[in-house]
Amino acid sequence: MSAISLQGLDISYGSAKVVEGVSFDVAEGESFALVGESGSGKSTVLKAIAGLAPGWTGEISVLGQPRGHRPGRGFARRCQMVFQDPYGSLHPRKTVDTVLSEPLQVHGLGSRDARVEEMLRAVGLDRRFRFRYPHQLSGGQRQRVAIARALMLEPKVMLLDEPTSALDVSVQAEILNLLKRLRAEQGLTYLMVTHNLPVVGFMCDRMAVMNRGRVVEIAPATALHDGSFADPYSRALYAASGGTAHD
Ligand SMILES: Nc1ncnc2c1ncn2[C@@H]1O[C@H](COP(=O)(O)OP(=O)(O)OP(=O)(O)O)[C@@H](O)[C@H]1O
Repeated sequence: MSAISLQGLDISYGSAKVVEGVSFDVAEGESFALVGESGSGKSTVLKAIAGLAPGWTGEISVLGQPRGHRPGRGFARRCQMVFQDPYGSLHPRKTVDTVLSEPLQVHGLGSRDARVEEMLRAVGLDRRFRFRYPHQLSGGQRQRVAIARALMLEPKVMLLDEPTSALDVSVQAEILNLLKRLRAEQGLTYLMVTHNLPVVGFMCDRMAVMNRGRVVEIAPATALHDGSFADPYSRALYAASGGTAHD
């Protein structure tokens, strides 16, 4: 069974079709990247999977369950998304404790105190952060909170939309290391949007290269070592990132 399966996915905003004929499968436990330049439709694919892009046709399945246009309650317990900007995605007047407790409350789950403390520990924040507000945290700490919130319901699949690109360079590596460790510890599957090919080399097993709403190539991350991309657009993207093909 695939963690994520997309078949013939078309996505439109009004009359503008921005994603066309996208099909790929992400295996359980895999870390899979969507790469391509700005505007190629990467984030839109994640949003459609998460139920945040209404105008799509084709098939989307997560952990073997086909999804309609309105994800049911159970969906949040299987699949969660982390956004690029941790400041924008956290409510300014809610404490970390409230942000982390809410998913449990919505789903009627107990042991909130213990679970909040456990997740703070898992993302490397000590207990003094529990009753702070977003403005009292650094960018990296906020993204740790956003990751903890996504993991509160113990999902198996995480959709990561440029999870480090809004952060200072010095903090990016810390968050990538955290995501890598969490995936190993919790057996997570990642589908990650990035325009940063070194991040793919560090974090991912395979990648789909997108250009103007279409997937032009699916390649193993090892293609980043030797530039063994088949499609001319992928090769250009690789060359633009400073890579040199050895073929
Ligand atoms: N809410 C929206 N309404 C209308 N058009 C949109 C909306 N969101 C995105 N688009 C358009 O859809 C296309 C794909 O955008 P998308 O954000 O998916 O690209 P991307 O590859 O993720 O790029 P970026 O890295 O800049 O986020 C772009 O042309 C964009 O302008």
